[in-house]
Amino acid sequence: MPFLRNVTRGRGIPDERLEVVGEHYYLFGGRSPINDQCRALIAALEKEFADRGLETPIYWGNRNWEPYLTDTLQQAGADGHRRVLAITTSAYPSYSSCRQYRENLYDAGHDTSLSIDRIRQYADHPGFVTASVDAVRAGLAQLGAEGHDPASARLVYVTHSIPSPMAEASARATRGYESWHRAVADEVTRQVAAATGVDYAGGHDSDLVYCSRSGAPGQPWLEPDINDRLRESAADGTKAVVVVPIGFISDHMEVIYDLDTEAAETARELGLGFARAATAGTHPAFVAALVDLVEERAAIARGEQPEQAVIPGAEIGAVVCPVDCCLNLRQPDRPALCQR
Ligand SMILES: CC1=C(CCC(=O)O)c2cc3nc(cc4[nH]c(cc5[nH]c(cc1n2)c(C)c5CCC(=O)O)c(CCC(=O)O)c4C)C(CCC(=O)O)=C3C
Ligand SMILES: [Fe+2]
Repeated sequence: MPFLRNVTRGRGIPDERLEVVGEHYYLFGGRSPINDQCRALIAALEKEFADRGLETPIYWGNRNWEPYLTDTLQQAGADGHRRVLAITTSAYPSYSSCRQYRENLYDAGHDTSLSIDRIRQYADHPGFVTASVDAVRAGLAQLGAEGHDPASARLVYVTHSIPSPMAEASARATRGYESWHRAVADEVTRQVAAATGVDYAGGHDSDLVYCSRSGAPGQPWLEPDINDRLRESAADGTKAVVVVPIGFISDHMEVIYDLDTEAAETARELGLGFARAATAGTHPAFVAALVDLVEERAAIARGEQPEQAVIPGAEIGAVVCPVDCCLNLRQPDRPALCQR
């Protein structure tokens, strides 16, 4: 509960909702998997830094639990560092996935003399897509091993639902939360089709659905919910699905509870074959992509114009966000870093 209160501070989420969410954590030992995921990612990044001869140390700070970002930045300053480059564990534009991190960097950095930059929004980097393509192929293989026909499975891409006004605000200065997810989903589908020879899109848009809605029932949030879509798919004659959590970079609680527990149960009730594709986690292509993004940002800071890898037709995320990027609709004047 103290962690959940930190996450939702000032956002009017009632305690009853937090108690329900707390029960999800109790199913997994009463703690989030996220710190272990961060430790594993940092170890993989350290190895990739070492392999490339980069001697820059990596620090780790959380927004809502220990180790807190404020303490981490104090420590970095005390250790004699002057410049910090933030790698956020969130890949898309939207208030919750972009500006909120930049606000927290402002708050945590503001009594230090550190200068703080951030890598660009990166979901449409080819390395992130490669990780999802491999994960979908493994999911299809799993369905095959369980006696389903992988060629007739449906790919269901899933991300965190957000309030509709937040989604609209994300589309002012970028193509927006939904559009970024569609670009990633379409490219994953295209590459899976190229690798397997099966046209999983069949001329349709990728199936993009949402999980983890919270907020009052009357408020509009992005839909459809994954469970509703599974029911519709079963009714349409789908026999098996690969659920692809492109909205998350690792197996957070939303993935292990909302997908692996809840959506998997819905699929079981419907008699649908169900495979959950892995998140990017420490996939080598993803780890290499993050280090490429670090090197890219450093080159930009030196005044160079590095090549910026992106999937075909997608938007290159901002390293310095426009001032109206992913607006905070509740507190529009709250200061944030990495913007102009
Ligand atoms: C877009 C997005 C991401 C993905 C981008 C990113 O990764 O940043 C994300 C990640 C995460 N969200 C997390 C946890 C929670 N998010 C909540 C609530 C909310 N999330 C929202 C959005 C997002 N959230 C929103 C619009 C709310 C409503 C309240 C508010 O506007 O603040 C609540 C309150 C209870 C509830 O309402 O469910 C909890 C506990 C954890 C940790 C999980 C773990 O412990 O493994 C992670 C990684
Ligand atoms: Fe969240």
